[in-house]
Amino acid sequence: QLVVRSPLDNLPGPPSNSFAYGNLRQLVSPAYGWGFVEHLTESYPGIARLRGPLGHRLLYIFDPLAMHHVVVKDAHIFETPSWAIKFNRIRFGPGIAASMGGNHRRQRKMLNPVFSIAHMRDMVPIFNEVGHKLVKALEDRVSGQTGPVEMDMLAWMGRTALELVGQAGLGYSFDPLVADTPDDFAMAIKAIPATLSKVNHLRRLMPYLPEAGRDATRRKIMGMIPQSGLQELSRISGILNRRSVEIYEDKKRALKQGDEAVMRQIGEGKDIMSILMRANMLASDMDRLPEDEVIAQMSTLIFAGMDTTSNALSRTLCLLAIHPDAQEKLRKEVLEASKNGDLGYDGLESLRYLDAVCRETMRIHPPVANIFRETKQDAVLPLSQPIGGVDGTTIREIPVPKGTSIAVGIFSSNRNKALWGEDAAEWKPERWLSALPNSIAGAKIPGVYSNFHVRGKATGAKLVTFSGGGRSCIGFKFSQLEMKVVLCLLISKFTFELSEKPIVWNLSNISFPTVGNSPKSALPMKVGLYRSSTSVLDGF
Ligand code: HEM
Repeated sequence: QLVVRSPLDNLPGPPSNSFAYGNLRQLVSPAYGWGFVEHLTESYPGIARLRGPLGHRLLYIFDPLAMHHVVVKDAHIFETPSWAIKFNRIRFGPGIAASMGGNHRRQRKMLNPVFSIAHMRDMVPIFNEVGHKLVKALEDRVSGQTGPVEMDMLAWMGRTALELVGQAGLGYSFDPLVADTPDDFAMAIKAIPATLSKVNHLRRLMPYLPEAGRDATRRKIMGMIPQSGLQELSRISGILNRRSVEIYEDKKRALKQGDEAVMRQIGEGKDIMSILMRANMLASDMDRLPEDEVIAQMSTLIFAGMDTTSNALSRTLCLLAIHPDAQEKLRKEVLEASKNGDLGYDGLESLRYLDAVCRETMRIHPPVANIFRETKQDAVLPLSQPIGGVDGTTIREIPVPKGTSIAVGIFSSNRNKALWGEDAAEWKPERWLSALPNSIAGAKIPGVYSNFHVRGKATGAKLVTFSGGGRSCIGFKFSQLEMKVVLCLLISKFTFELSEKPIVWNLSNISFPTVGNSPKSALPMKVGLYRSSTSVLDGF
């Protein structure tokens, strides 16, 4: 790529200041990554040529039509990079996030119905039950105090998200949310994000690990590499894998014993894994997933579902603290709707301001800022608007050679002023309550997350936050529901304010908050008991 010229060289792009890393370090850097992606959003017309490590070409795209081709239309050409697939395989085993092509489609075919709306409806009571445990835990720490109490809300959201995905995803309780710290196993899972951020830059070396051997052997080899992050990750993945096998065997026994045994399990057989295992037993030989693939879905769900949701919830609480008027408006809506008790699926879906708050947060602060792809063969990317090339010619489509790395700029797409208007970078939930600009409704953004659906198909203004097409986030509805349940329960009981400590949001695979430059993720917030004006008067 250094010696042969390419049509990509005619695309505008920022200079690279490192041969070893190219622009990649800027793109994924926790400290200055935001500045770089903001610069790309503001200065480039939906596409920019970057440099990857060792002079490789890397295309950064947020043009809606180009994204649509990468993520939906030509997804078989723009595949998940092999380093990501191999890394996922070592971490989770041969599950959906570690499969490609026909194998991925086969797994997706079995898993899609498990995440159907009908099943998601059944999850809501489980979400409410876990949410109440969280409320009780916070209440125990706040009540009796003279004022708001400082708490690490990221830690509480992390424990809650783990318990939510544990109970509703696996039918397993990781953490009763009582003690100040969770048990060793939950702690091992919680350590994953920090461990991952230590090895982010090494993921691209995964293809060089030996192909042969079982996943467990490859995990052991990874653990022998003298790098603390990889060793820690190997240890945690091993623990997680062993516990997944135990949970699987337990479920299999219950399913064999019949309905009564299943009903005695956590989640009463309504969790994702129980539904999957039942469907798999009934599937034709051609469709049935082998046991190791079913088991691997468990660690995949935990990894994919925990950190994303906990950081998204933390970000929402943070924004509600910064915007007390929005917090009060949301509380009013929720208290009014939940007068008669917990909200079910339809009740949650009817809360328009809650939906606007979630949607706007997911727009302006997508937890996953970029996703990566790699071309398996030569391709052509059309653009929604022509752009000027470096040589002054007009470019309408871009020939992309085989082996090119692509970064899909979720952050940039969601803040694109050409689509969202001049206030694109401002958090305004109200924008979802009135007509959105025509530019956004008409854009071909690839996304399962839309404000308008016809017969289950996303048709309104779409966000690429959960990606789109055959590799979109399978848990997006699950995640939206659990977030809404937790927010409703928290906001009707507590008030949230920022503490005096400076919070920095770091760009990573999944963005996370820290206090200043501390290496430890945390979100200290002041949590108080909400007393409505009537209940205060009642006390007199
Ligand atoms: C706010 C929360 C979440 C966000 C922003 C999010 C975002 C995403 C994105 C952008 C992808 C595509 C990744 C890529 O193509 O490289 C993805 C994939 C995935 N997500 Fe999520 N996710 C969230 C929550 C969840 C939850 C709660 C679950 C499970 C319960 C989940 C399960 C998955 C799985 C299994 C995949 C891989 C799908 C496949 O490869 O076919 N996610 N997610």
